[in-house]
Formats: sequence, structure tokens, C-alpha cells
Amino acid sequence: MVTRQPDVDPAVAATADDIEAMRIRGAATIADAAAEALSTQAKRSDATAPDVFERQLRAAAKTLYETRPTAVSLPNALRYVLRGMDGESVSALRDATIARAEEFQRELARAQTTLGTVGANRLRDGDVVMTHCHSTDALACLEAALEDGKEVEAIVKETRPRKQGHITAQQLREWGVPVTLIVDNAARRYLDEADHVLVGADSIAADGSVINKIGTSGLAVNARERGVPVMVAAQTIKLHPDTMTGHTVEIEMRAESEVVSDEERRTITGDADDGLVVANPAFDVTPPRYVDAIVTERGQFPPESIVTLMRELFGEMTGEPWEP
Ligand SMILES: O=C(COP(=O)(O)O)[C@H](O)[C@H](O)COP(=O)(O)O
Repeated sequence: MVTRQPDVDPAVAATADDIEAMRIRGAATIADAAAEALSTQAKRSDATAPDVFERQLRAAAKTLYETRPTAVSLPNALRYVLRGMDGESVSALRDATIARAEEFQRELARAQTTLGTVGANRLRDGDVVMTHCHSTDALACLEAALEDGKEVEAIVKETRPRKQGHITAQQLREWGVPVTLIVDNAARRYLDEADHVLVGADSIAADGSVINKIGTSGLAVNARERGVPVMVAAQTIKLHPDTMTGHTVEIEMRAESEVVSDEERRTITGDADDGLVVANPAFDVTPPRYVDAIVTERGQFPPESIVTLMRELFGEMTGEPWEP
């Protein structure tokens, strides 16, 4: 459970629980939900003094921030909204915060649509795309290609342990895209039939490394060996400004229960129930040399040049998202 801050509205706490339990998941969706939650906190605040209002909003941001560590879209969203919290009275602060959250959500949606059109330009009629996990940014590229009248097919990795590939497969089938669903271990074999690997990102580091669902790096290495280009679809909200000052991106470790049931654990260890460690990292790091292009709403970039865009958009940022 997330540590609850005092004065945080129950609706914000519920959003934090949903993010932590992955009922709300995926970097862009988490960012959208976080902005919405801050707006809700602003709407429902019972503060009568501006400093109390601000304290409540910062407490809400901290509660949301502590849910999952890897997707930088979460702190980036919190920072963006809190920076718009401006005014001399509670009502001015409330209006400004709500307007800022709405602006963030609008820009997020717009960025994804624009990014989709950029990514679609890389896809040709008849292409076969291999996907990993479920990324709304990656799907935006496929949706835009379909809208351009291109026919595409997809090889969808199921993505253990939580099988987010099923969500991707479901969305693609709704759009009428032929889908071949494969287990993760079959990826190398099926790369021979793929024209692109298309994945999303939770964070992008200053050196162009891509942090995304566990298994992305292995897929990218295999794709390079097979000569299949790797395209990463990532709005600029996924750029991790702290990495410009040498910080690393924390990789979330999730519960062992996602990998083995209690019964399976007992079968492995017997009654002793010791000596078995189940490691379940949720994300991994793909070095820039295995990535062909990072597709953003500002155009496509070779990974090594992404730091220029990062500096332009974020400057040198320090401090926790909820700090003034
Ligand atoms: O790794 C994941 C989701 O991981 P999880 O299921 O653990 O949240 C997605 O590829 C990115 O978040 C990008 O998604 P989007 O493009 O929708 O932001």
C-alpha cells in the first residue's frame, strides 16, 4: 500500500491504489490519471487558506508519486500540474490547478496523435510489426498507418508475467489488424517475418537508453541480429530529465505472486520453503545502439541525439515533483 499523506482526498488515494495495483497502467495512462487526480484534489479541497490548499495538493502529488517508480511520465505530469498552481486565494489556486491539469491532459492526447502520424510514416503498406507489452503510443502509430489506408499485420508478444500483449492483440483485432499472438520465447523465430519492432517507453535516459517492459532489451538485441529496425514510440513526457545530471532510472521489482503461485512455490521447494528467490523486475534498459529511432510528437530522433530535445524541453531540473 502507498503511504497515505494527511489531507489527501479519498478519490486521489483510490487512484494511487489503482496505479499501484496496475488497474491503471502504461506510462501515458498513468500520467493522465495523475493529472486528473490532482484536479479532483483541487476541486474537492476544503482548504480555507492558500497555504493549506497548496499543502494538500503537494501531499496528493507525493501519494501519487510513490505508487510506481519507473515511468517518468508520472513525476513529469505531477510537476507540470503543480507548476501551474498559481494565485493569491484558494479559489484562484483551485481554478489555476484545474485549468493546468486540463491543459496537461489535452496536450498529452494531442502529442500521442501527432506522434502517431510521425510513426506511421515509417510504416509501409503490407508491413508486419512485432510488438511487446501494451503501449498506447506504439498503437497510435499503427492506428495512424491504418487511417492512411495502409494494411499492416502484427506479431504480438504475450509479455509475461502479466500478459499485456493480450490488450494489444484485442485493440488490434478491434481495428481489423491480423494478429499472430506468440509466447515471448518465440520472438526470435518470428522476427524473420517482421519488418519492424515497435515498442513504447516508460522512460528515456539522456544517453538514449530506453526503459520499457521487461523483455524489450532482449527483443531489441535479437532484432538487431536479424536486421529488423527497432522503433520506440514515446511522447516527450517519457524523457527523464534527472538522467541529465547522472541519476539512474529505478527499475520496479514486483511481487513474486505474479510469477509463481503459492502452490507452485511449494512444489518447487517442498516443505523446507527456502533457498528460492523469485525475481520479478517489471522493466529493463535497452542501450541506444539497439534502437533505430525514437518517435515523438516533435519528430523522430536517433537515440543518441535525444538529449538535445530533453535539454530544450526540461532544462536542468532538480528536486522532488511535489517540492516548490
Ligand atoms: O511498459 C509498458 C507498460 O508497463 P506496465 O504494464 O507495467 O505499466 C509500456 O510499454 C509503456 O508504459 C508505454 O506505454 P504507453 O505508450 O501507453 O505510455
